[in-house]
Amino acid sequence: MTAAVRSRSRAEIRSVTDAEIPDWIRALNTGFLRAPTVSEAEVADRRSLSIPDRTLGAFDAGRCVATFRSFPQELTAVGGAAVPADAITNVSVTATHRRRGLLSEMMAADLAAAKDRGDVVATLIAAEYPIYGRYGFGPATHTTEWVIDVPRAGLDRRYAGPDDGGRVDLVDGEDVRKLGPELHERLRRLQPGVVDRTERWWQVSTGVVRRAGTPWTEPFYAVHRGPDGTVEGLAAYSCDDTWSDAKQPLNTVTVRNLIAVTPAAERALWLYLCSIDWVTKVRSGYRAPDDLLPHLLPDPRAATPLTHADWLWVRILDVVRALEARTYEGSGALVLEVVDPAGLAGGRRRLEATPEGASCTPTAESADLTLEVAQLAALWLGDESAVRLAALGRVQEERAGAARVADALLRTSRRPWCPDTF
Ligand SMILES: CC(=O)SCCNC(=O)CCNC(=O)[C@H](O)C(C)(C)COP(=O)(O)OP(=O)(O)OC[C@H]1O[C@@H](n2cnc3c(N)ncnc32)[C@H](O)[C@@H]1OP(=O)(O)O
Repeated sequence: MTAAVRSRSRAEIRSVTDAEIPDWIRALNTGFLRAPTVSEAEVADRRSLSIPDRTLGAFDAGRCVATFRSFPQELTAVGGAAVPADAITNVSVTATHRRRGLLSEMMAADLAAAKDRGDVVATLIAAEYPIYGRYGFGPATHTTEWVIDVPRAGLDRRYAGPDDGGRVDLVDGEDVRKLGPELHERLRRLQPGVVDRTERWWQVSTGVVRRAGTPWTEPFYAVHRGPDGTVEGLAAYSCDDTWSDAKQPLNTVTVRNLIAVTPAAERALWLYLCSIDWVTKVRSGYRAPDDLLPHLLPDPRAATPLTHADWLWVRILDVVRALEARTYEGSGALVLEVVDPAGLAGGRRRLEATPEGASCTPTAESADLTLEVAQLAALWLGDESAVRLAALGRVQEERAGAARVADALLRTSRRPWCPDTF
């Protein structure tokens, strides 16, 4: 963003200059209710991280009072193709300037630029549910975190590792930086909802790059290899050091990240984590709601959900490319009237889908379904049901039964999952 915009709050919205980065960080820390101080390390970190053109601030009376940042991302669609995404983060408006339209103006500027660049979607992880629907974002993936009560899970306490020729080994951070990216690339081709990880992501997650203000404890890393030696899964986890007064070990494993490209690797890593001596609880980290984990336990009730919430929000910017990028399990046709008050992605198109490929073209035929662009985002990765949205009054059936047709085309047998936050 080059031209400055004077918002109705009289603050000036524009890209942040290098000299303004400390003020911008202070505003971000203020908006996120963290201490409003700025260290040199934080400034250096931001400098290496932020794209100047895509780092917006609002300035009033010589002070930064709002922050907004976006960066390029790739999001895996149903079927494994990656679409270019505008990832939005670091959104804050200082409480002295709230509800004067600053977020709305920064969002409008960023989404218009993303559309011009040719991004297919915009993405974000929402701090609060009610913020982003008005801008055309819909909750496209959900997440669940469980805590496993290990002694109640009914697992065989004699478990000694996989018996199918695979193995689990502990490795260190350097190995993870070598093995992890290739494994994750394979996951990206399998799992709708996954976003790409940069080299920096692996550096931060293994502690060679430390985020300013974020304490670091070295985790354990477990790698699963299949019978032929191929790396198929990776788990990073930490343990606390808790014992009861009666000298009983009560340790909790907290999973920071667990990815796997085969069910055997997924099973082996969870069974490994649930069989470590002294460990009585395993916190799963944020999984897909239909994760295998609870049902790997003889007693699934030993897995108690701690969190169940929306996770990745998607804003479709290009309906044609979004619908053509994904695959479809069945065949059929559907005319969708997409309503987009922001004028970015609205219009009537006919989707013709088969397992071999899909086309989506503008049409003058009458619509089967009318829906806002945010509802299409909730359906696009296969997570939501059009029948359910119709029952909620969020999708209008213009032809009886059209919501069922939409579900048969768009829903997927497994739910999408975004393992990362950004
Ligand atoms: C991707 C991320 O970074 S998520 C992090 C988001 N940031 C935070 O949650 C930090 C704390 N909150 C804030 O900084 C601010 O409240 C923000 C950024 C959420 C909103 O900024 P504002 O400038 O106040 O929003 P703005 O004035 O443009 O509001 C536009 C509309 O959204 C509504 N809105 C804004 N925030 C919220 C909210 N948290 N809950 C409900 N409605 C909201 C406003 O009421 C307004 O509605 P209206 O058009 O019907 O009057």
